[in-house]
Order: sequence, then C-alpha cells, then structure tokens
Amino acid sequence: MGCLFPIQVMEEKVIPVRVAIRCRPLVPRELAEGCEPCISFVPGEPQIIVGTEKAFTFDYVFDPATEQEEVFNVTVAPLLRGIFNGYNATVLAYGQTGSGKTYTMGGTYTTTQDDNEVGVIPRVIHHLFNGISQRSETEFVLKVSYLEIYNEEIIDLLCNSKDRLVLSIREDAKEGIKVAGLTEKTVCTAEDMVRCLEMGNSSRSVGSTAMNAVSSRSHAIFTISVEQKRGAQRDSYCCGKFHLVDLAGSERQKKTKAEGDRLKEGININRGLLSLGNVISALGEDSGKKNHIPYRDSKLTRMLQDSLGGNSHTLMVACISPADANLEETANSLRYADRARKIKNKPIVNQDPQAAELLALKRQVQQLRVQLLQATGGRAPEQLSHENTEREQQLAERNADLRKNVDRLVRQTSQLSQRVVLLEMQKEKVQKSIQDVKQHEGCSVDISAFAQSLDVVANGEVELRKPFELLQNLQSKISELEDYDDLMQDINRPANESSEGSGDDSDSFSVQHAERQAELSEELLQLNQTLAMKQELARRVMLVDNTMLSFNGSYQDNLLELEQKVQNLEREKEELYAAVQAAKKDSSHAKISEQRRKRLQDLESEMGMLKKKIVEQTRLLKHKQNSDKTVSKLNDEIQVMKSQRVQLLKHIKEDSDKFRQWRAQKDREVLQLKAKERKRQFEVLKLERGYEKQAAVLRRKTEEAAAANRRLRDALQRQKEAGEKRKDQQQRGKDGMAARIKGWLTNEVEVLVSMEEARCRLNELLEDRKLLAPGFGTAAAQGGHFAAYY
Ligand SMILES: Nc1ncnc2c1ncn2[C@@H]1O[C@H](COP(=O)(O)OP(=O)(O)OP(=O)(O)O)[C@@H](O)[C@H]1O
Repeated sequence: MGCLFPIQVMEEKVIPVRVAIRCRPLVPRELAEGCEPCISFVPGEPQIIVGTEKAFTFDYVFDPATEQEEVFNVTVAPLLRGIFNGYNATVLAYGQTGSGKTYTMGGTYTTTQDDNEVGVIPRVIHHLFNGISQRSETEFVLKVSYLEIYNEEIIDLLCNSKDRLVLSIREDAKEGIKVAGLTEKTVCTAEDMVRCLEMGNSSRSVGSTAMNAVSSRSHAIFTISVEQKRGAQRDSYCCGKFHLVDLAGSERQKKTKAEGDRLKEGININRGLLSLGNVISALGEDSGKKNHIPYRDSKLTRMLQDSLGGNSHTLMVACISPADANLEETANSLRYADRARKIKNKPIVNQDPQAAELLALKRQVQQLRVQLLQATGGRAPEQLSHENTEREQQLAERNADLRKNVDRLVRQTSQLSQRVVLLEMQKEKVQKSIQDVKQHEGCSVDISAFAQSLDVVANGEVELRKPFELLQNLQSKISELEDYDDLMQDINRPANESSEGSGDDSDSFSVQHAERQAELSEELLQLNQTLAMKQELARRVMLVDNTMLSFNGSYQDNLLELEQKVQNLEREKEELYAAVQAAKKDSSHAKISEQRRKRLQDLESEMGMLKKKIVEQTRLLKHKQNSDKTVSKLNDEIQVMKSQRVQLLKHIKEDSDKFRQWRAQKDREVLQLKAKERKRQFEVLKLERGYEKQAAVLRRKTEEAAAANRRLRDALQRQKEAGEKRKDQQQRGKDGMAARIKGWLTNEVEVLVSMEEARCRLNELLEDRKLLAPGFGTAAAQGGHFAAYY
C-alpha cells in the first residue's frame, strides 16, 4: 500500500510556518579575527536585537548557550507527534555559510559523537523508534531516502558512487512531488536508519572556504516516510513524511574567497536560495487572490513545494552568527526568516483513500448489524438472513458506486497530470529554442543603424532596403516567440481545449494511448470489483446453504419420521373413532368412551402441529433448492467474467505492446529528425556566417561609397566655385585665360572621376545586394519556419 493520496478526514486547518532563530557562539576563527558579538536577546521573550536598534520577534529564539537537546525538544518533538498521526513535517535549516546549520541538523553525525552535540536528525531517529516501541498495536513500515541538490543536479546519497545517476523530479497525481529512481531504503531498526544517515553524510559534497573549513556545498534532504496500519485487520492506514533539510549557506565571494569549482558551487547555492526567497515572498504576499508561486524556478523549491504553502507542518531554523563582521548577513537572514513566518500551510492526514472508505463502510455495516439486532429483538440470524442479504447487497452496491467514483477521480487526475507533463515538455522545448534563437549572432546585429548608414547612398533606392526590412521582420518574429512563453504558462487548460489547438500527432497519440489504457484499466477494475462481489455473494449463499445442509439431513429424517407419526396417529384415530362409535351404543362403556374422545382430540391437535411442521420443512427444502440454483448461476457468471478478464488483460497487453512498438518507431524517427535538424542548423549557421561576412563587406563598401559621394559633392562644389571665379576674372582681361582654362579643366576632370567612382560603388552595391538577397530569404524563411513550428 504505497498510496499517499491525502484525503480530507477533518476540516483543513491553516497553520503558519514556524520559525526558530538559533545563534551559535563565536567560533575560534572569529575570535582570532577580533570579532565582537552584535546580537542581544530579550530574556523570556522570543525576541532578538541586531546591532542596537533592529528588533525581530519569532516563534522561538535560542541564544548561543542553548543546547542541542533543548532546540530539539522545543521545536522538533511536536512535529514528530504529528508524524504518528499521519501528517507530513519538514524542518528546514537556513542561514549564512558557517552559521551552524549542519551542526544543528546533525549533518556530520557519527555514532562516536558526544551525546550533547548530537543534532536534530539523529534525535528524530531515536525518538521515532521510541514512539514505535510504545505503539505495539500498530504495524509500521519505515523508509528512508537521502539526496542532495548539488549545482542544480539531484544526487542520490544512498547508492554507491559508481551507480550514482543524476535524478529528475516528477509530479505524480497520487504521491505529489517525487524523485524518479531515488533509493528508498526500508529500515527496521534505529541502527539501520542511522547507518543510512552516516552513509549519506559521508557522501555529501563538502568543501573548504575562508568562512568554513567544512562547508556543505549542496542542499541536503533526508526523508523518513512512516507508514502505519492499525486495527485488528490492519485496515486503518496512514502515512506521514518527515523531510529534514540542511540547506547550503548563503555566501559572498568576497568573504569566502571562493574560486573555480567553489565559486561555481557558491553561485548555484545563492541561485537556489534566491528562488527559495522568491517562493517565500510570493507565499507571504497577502494579495487577496491566488498569485503565481515560482516553485519551478529551481530544483530546491520544487522539492520543497509541499513544505512551503502545502501539506506539511513546517519549521524553519534560521542559524545566525553573532559576530559583528557578519552583521549585514545576519540581518538579511532574519529578514528572510521573518518573511517565512507569513507562509500558511494546510496540513492534512495522509490516508489511503480506499482503505479509509473500506473502514467507513465496515463501520457502517457494523452499525447496521447492531441496529438490525436491536430492531428484531435479537432474533436468530437465519431468520434474518433474507433481510441481511438485502442490506448487504445495498451496501455492496453503494460500496461499488463509491469505488467507481474514487477510481474515476483518480483516473481524471492522472490524465490531467499526464497533460501537464506533456505541456511542460512542450514549454521546455519552446523555451530552449527561444534561448537558442536569442543567442544567435544574427539577433545582435543593429539593423536600423545599418540601414541608416545605407540611406546615405541609397537614398530613394527602395529595393536596397528590402533585405534589411526582412531581417528586421525576422528579429521581431523572434521577440514574438518570446511572448509565446507567457501563453505556455497557462498549462491548466482543460484537456479538451488544449487538444483542440495542438497539432502534434505524436503527443496526441501518446495521450490517446494513455486514455485508452486508463479506460481499459477502469474496465478491468470494474470487472474485478463485480467479480469480487459475485464471489462474495456466492460464498455467502454457500455458507447459508452449508448451514442448512447440516440441518437438512436431520430435516429429511424428521420429515419421514413425522410422516410416519402422522400415519400412525391417523390409524390410531380411526381405531379410536370406531371404538368411540361402538362405546356410544353401550352405556356401560360411557367413561371409557369419554376418555377415548379426549384422546381423539389430543391426537387431532398433535396431528395438526405435525402437519404444520411438515409444511415448514418442505418450505425450507424448496428454499435450499432455490439457493442451489442461484449458486450454480453465480458460478456460471463468475466463469464468464473470469474469461472476460483474461480477454481484457490480453487486450491491455496487446495495446501496450503496440504502443511500445509505436514509441520505438517514433524514437527512431525523432533521432533521424534530430540528425536532420542538426544538419539544417549547421547549414543555417554556415549561411549566416556567409551573410555576416557579406554584410561586413557591404558595410565597408557602403562606407567607401559614402566617401566617394562626399568627394563628388566636394568636386561639384569646387566646380561651382570655379564657374563663379571664371565669371569674375572674365572682367579682368585675357591675361589669366590660359590659367583659368587649366583650372576649369582640372575641376571638370575631378568631377568626372568622382562621378565615375560613385557610379562604380553603386554598381558594386547593387551586385552585392543581389548576392545577399537569397541569404536574407533563407533567414526570413527560417523565421517563418520557427513561427510555424511553434
Ligand atoms: N550552536 C553551536 N555551538 C557550538 N559550535 C557551533 C554551533 N553551531 C555551529 N557551530 C560550529 O560552527 C562551525 C560551522 O558550523 P556548520 O558547519 O554547521 O555551519 P553551516 O551553516 O552548516 O555552514 P555551511 O553552510 O558552510 O555548510 C562548526 O565548526 C560548528 O561546530
């Protein structure tokens, strides 16, 4: 029974995330650096003052002298009690690097550790098993998993390092957030569980920074799942999950002096914590309407989705350093923790819905039985069997209806979550393509600036601008694609709506297959239920029959005996009657005759009773024959249904095989398409590189043309000035004629040369445009292709 589907067995209570602040003592490094404490505490109040003025109030505040045991007893022990009642719980250690998170959680625990130093997780294990030993009437199944999120990758800490794979998160309709392939070890003793903790602790990613010699470089989540079965028939089931989270510490590169891998880790740690901060802020906002919570921004926030604003009792332990050198980080941690207090969770008991329903029905049956006995004054069951059967049938029908409803709802939920997964896959594809396209060099070209420089030469040349307009269109298409991302946010559309718009055959086939499988499974489920009902009915009828059978032998003997008795009595009666008649004639025999008459009356009443008994026995025998018929009819029906079930299973298997083949074929096609796509992308890249080169040449030529244009303008200007000069000098005589003609000729030649040069440049530009146009066409088609694809 692995189903953790939480059903509401009581009114949902809103419980805020509780926040505890734990301030550690100054560590030797801080003392050596001459740091002074900058935190003060208000005695008897959960208040803390940073520096001299800023005061914060939390649910619990622990000063540096507080021992590990007190922290556990005050904050974590109540959560453990909730786990025994089937609730989920989370403890989250947050804080700056080196502030004492791992120390508080017990993330470096080994069995040799001093008892006073033992942190939260080993204490949880110890108290959990203590609690179990006090609940002998309950059957427990305990499972443990331990993972870390290192550089945005999920790593299983409970499997050998050589088998370690990068895991991914899945959202399951029944079980919520799940890590596919994560090791879940079933443990029976506290020692087993401690061994898992030690194994995971030794595998955690740890590194040395200037702030902490053994700094955790990952977020670690230790999860204990506690399944419980109670009651004489173990039919009351619930399951609570306890997440114990040691977050990596927020850090500043300046202080940690991290470089290389450490720096990369630090960036990822801060990124995860930032997403967590965003989720906390969004959850804390009291906007009155349901706002978007960015759980999907990081693996950490997805993993903690249920613990923040979901189905869990959650405690955040914010660890801080008292050193004045860390004042700013401490104030930030307190602000972060203060925001977390605004988060409201709705924890509910996690029960197996079918077990809960069964239990409720059993209770109902029990109650009805009691009522029935009371109503009939405690008559024997065989007298009530008929009424009981009717009631049981009604209950069985109701039970079947309820089961049908539950199955339908579960199926709907699983279909919806399948759709969500598909849509998310699409969304990721789109986002990736948008990123690819955005990162492409072609998008960084400043088209308008380029077009302006071209205007200098091609003023009025409409044709020359066309390629630039095409490129501009392409860029705007790409930005339109970004808007599509927003559209994809709306993934909660009903299934039929979204399938209308989707043209993806492959996905729709997968969905159809999933739907078909769900239908077949439902059919199978119904068949199984009806079969179980019929078998139960046949069993009950046979039970009644067997009881009757034991009576039957004696009934038949009785019947014969009774018939014999009746005959004897008849005979005796006739004799007596004859004697009475004879005695009537003889008055001396009056007394004897009176005695005989009395005897005759007795015999008649005895005979009447015996006849009644015979009628009753005959009725019982008839009833037995009827129920024999019913049993054989039921058995026939059961046989038919069994063969139907075999057929159905065969059908499901065939359908699955077909789907597997289809999937394999599709996968092959996808691989081929991917190869083609890679080739196409390479060609596009080649084309665009060529285009880049040509654009550079074009730019250079445009500049040359502009220079030639300028020179032409200058020459024309000089020509104009020379003409005016000439007019001027004509009045001054013929002496300077030769010099004037020479000057005029020089100018004319310059103008002609410049004009020729400008014409050449223009021709070159036109030629270049011709060559570039196909390149623009391909790029524009690419844009169109992307738009059509998405
Ligand atoms: N309450 C405390 N009492 C005594 N020493 C403490 C306490 N809390 C932390 N320390 C010491 O402070 C140092 C840093 O603690 P720890 O490694 O737990 O920090 P952290 O927050 O987990 O750091 P990181 O985020 O870098 O992993 C350790 O040497 C630890 O023993």
